Amino acid sequence: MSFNFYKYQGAGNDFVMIDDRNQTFPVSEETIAKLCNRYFGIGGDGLILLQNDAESDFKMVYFNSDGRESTMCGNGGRCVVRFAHNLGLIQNETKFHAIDGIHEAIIEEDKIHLKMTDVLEVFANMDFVFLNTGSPHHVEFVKNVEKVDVQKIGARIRSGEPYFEEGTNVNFIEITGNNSLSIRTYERGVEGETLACGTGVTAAAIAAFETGKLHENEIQVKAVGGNLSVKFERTLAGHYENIWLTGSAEFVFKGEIYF
Ligand SMILES: N[C@H](CCC[C@H](N)C(=O)O)C(=O)O
Repeated sequence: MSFNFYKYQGAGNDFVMIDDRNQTFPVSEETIAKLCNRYFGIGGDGLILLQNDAESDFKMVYFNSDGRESTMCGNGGRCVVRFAHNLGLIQNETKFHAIDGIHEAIIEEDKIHLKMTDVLEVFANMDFVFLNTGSPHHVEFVKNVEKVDVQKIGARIRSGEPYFEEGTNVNFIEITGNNSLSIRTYERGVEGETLACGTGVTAAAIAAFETGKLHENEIQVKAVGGNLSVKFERTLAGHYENIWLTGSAEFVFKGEIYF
């Protein structure tokens, strides 16, 4: 069996993309894990199926590189919008269906703006912030983000109390200015550091605002693989709405895979 695939990346978070509008892709944990494997397959932090959808322009189905279907992927969402645009399915605006609901997006030449789901609850204590931006995120503030042992500390937090098997993504952030921060992320389901994590970048910006470390509602975020920006509105009830994640999302190569 063979399938055409496309490789996309957003700020270095990379994805195997499949045009599955005919819904013939053989979904299995083993197959997807192999396709995402950087030695035995194509390589990627995740795999995304673009499928037809009755209520929107298309549907995005996201799998982590461990082969298991996951929650929302912000960089993957921006990449699937670029993919749909390159396939000629959409013009410069779109609404598509993902696991956490309908997302709007705006396509520009060099960047994609993706509207993220509302955040209705932000838990914060002295040590960390926890919130769900379409995927669960544990956020810690550090002095020097380059020096953090993301693999070791991230893995421990990801599986430790209170997250356990279901787990969480783990973000380490350093405030770098009045409206800027740097981030490194340990991603659940990749089980390692990725060069960027879109829902993590979104969580970091909101966590910095919620804890009073930043006071602007448009924040520049420097991830290892590239720069992203997040803007949002905080309501009087403490909800975060009208959240937009912006950054590049690029086609890298296409091919045919036999398996
Ligand atoms: N690994 C994440 C999903 C992908 C998140 C990340 N790639 C993003 O851009 O949001 C999880 O299992 O919660």
